[in-house]
Amino acid sequence: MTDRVNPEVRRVADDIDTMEIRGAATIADAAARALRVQALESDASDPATLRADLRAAARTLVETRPTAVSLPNALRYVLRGATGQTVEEIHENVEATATEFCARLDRAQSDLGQVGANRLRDGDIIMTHCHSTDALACVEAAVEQGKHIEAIVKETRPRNQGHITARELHEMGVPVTLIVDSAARRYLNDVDHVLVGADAVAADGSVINKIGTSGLAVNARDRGTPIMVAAQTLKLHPGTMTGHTVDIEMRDTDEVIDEETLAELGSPTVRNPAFDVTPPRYVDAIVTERGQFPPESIVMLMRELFGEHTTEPWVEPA
Ligand SMILES: O=C(COP(=O)(O)O)[C@H](O)[C@H](O)COP(=O)(O)O
Repeated sequence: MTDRVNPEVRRVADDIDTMEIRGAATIADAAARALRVQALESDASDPATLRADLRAAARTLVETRPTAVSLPNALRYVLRGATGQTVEEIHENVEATATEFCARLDRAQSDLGQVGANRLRDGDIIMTHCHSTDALACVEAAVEQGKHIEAIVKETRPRNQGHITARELHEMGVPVTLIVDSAARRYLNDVDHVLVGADAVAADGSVINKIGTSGLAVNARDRGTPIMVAAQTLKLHPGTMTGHTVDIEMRDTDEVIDEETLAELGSPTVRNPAFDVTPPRYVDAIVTERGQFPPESIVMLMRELFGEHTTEPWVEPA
């Protein structure tokens, strides 16, 4: 059987897998655009083949990284738009839906930024972990409101996404102090807010984000520092309403240590989980484009947005 998944879809899937494309919102945006390419460049001559091609493309994309729910949420949104009686109609509808999705994503992030900025006061110092475009949207909006914000940025081993955060904050004019992850507790006394993003938010208000977030949150609570999670509603995990748990991605050993050094150590087992789960009791507010919520009440918003059921349109109907 010939491979009907567009090479551009394979390239995007590969880039998500290797983290050339990373961060939950950016992954969602790239996946929606890739589905649009699959539809527009398809040579399918009938609607059934085109829909099967789109499902295959979506499956290729969804299998790359398991934790960021924005990825299946984006694919579901675009595939639901693949309506029409003819190939041409489906092309047009997928194109329009993917374009609408990307525009909504941008708008949600800037609306969320305004909500989050209201929690930040002039002169506040934030501590960040990893790199989150939703979290940085809050800082950017606060800076645009004329507030002076400073940041303590955790480097975020093993991939050092804190470097991206440091650069982007610097570009916004925010003074940055970069620290190693293990220095976080030492500096929490100087901090007014811990500000992080999310890859997924579960129905009970648990926040799934870059490994190290939960330890940071526990330490912050111990020090009385509020923890703010910036997560547009695309990060809400509908499956958790019916009891599904969120898969935590395990990544390769070579992100942590090279082979030679590992051998010198006697080849110990290396574990490299990419994310962890912060229980809702350590989170003060989840900031979304629909307002800010205590984590325990996020399920109300999820019911409103998703209803009780969600299906996976990339699975072929039985
Ligand atoms: O944990 C990460 C990224 O992990 P990775 O680098 O492994 O993808 C980010 O905090 C969230 O994805 C939110 O990002 P955004 O707010 O940009 O969606």
